[in-house]
Amino acid sequence: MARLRLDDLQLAQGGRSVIEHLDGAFPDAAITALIGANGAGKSTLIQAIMGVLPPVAGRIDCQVPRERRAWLPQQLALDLSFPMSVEELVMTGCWPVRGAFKGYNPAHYRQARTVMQRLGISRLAHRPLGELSGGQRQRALLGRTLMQEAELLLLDEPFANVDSETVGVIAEVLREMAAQGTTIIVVLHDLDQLAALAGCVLQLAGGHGHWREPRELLADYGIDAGVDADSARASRLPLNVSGLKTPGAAR
Ligand SMILES: Nc1ncnc2c1ncn2[C@@H]1O[C@H](COP(=O)(O)OP(=O)(O)OP(=O)(O)O)[C@@H](O)[C@H]1O
Repeated sequence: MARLRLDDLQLAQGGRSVIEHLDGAFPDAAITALIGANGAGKSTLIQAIMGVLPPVAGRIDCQVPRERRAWLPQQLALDLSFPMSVEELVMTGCWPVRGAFKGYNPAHYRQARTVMQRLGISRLAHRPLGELSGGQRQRALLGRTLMQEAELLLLDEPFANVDSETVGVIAEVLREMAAQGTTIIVVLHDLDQLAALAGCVLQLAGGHGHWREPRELLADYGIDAGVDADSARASRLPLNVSGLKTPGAAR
């Protein structure tokens, strides 16, 4: 049985209903794309899964222990001006399991070095976060979740404002994490990334959720994922009503 299941879930923000009667299971060891137009409730659902927004009704059944759940918010929501280096940020991934004030042992430092190497940020280890580019910051934040050995990872638009090399590195790490057993939910607005990453899609619209096969969703946009993957790569802004970048639009 899947480790993360939703049962007749209803969520609200500021007293207004955002999502109603949402059922379903996120597949284990796979990447699910969470899609929908601005305001459809993607962040709301993520907040509820992370346990910071209580449901109005229904329930979220999550078998992953809290210390193994990680959340990578939108970059804009983060204040990274506090004085902390890349290595220090990555090391904080130990906190949920170990506690914030227990200190680190040599094995933790070795693990952090391995994580930074995997993400191509070893040379930035002692650089303050405030001096990083968007892509470098995103790699460091993902490094924190690797250090945490997250079994459930939620990412809110992880590819926004990052360079194409970083997109490739992050996508590769996410695929590896899923292959190793992590349940991953990623908010996406780009059909290219959806085609490349997602094994499953949850589409939010009009207060309801629809579970979709990626191939079926791509077909709605005239893309045959099996035959013409390049056409998915041509899919860019602007956002349409479903919140996805439409095929054939200008880059
Ligand atoms: N703290 C809040 N108080 C009141 N209403 C809120 C709050 N946060 C979100 N909302 C409202 O809840 C609805 C869902 O917002 P949410 O941020 O979940 O959408 P989203 O799909 O993540 O949008 P986006 O793609 O723009 O990030 C919106 O109508 C939004 O205005």
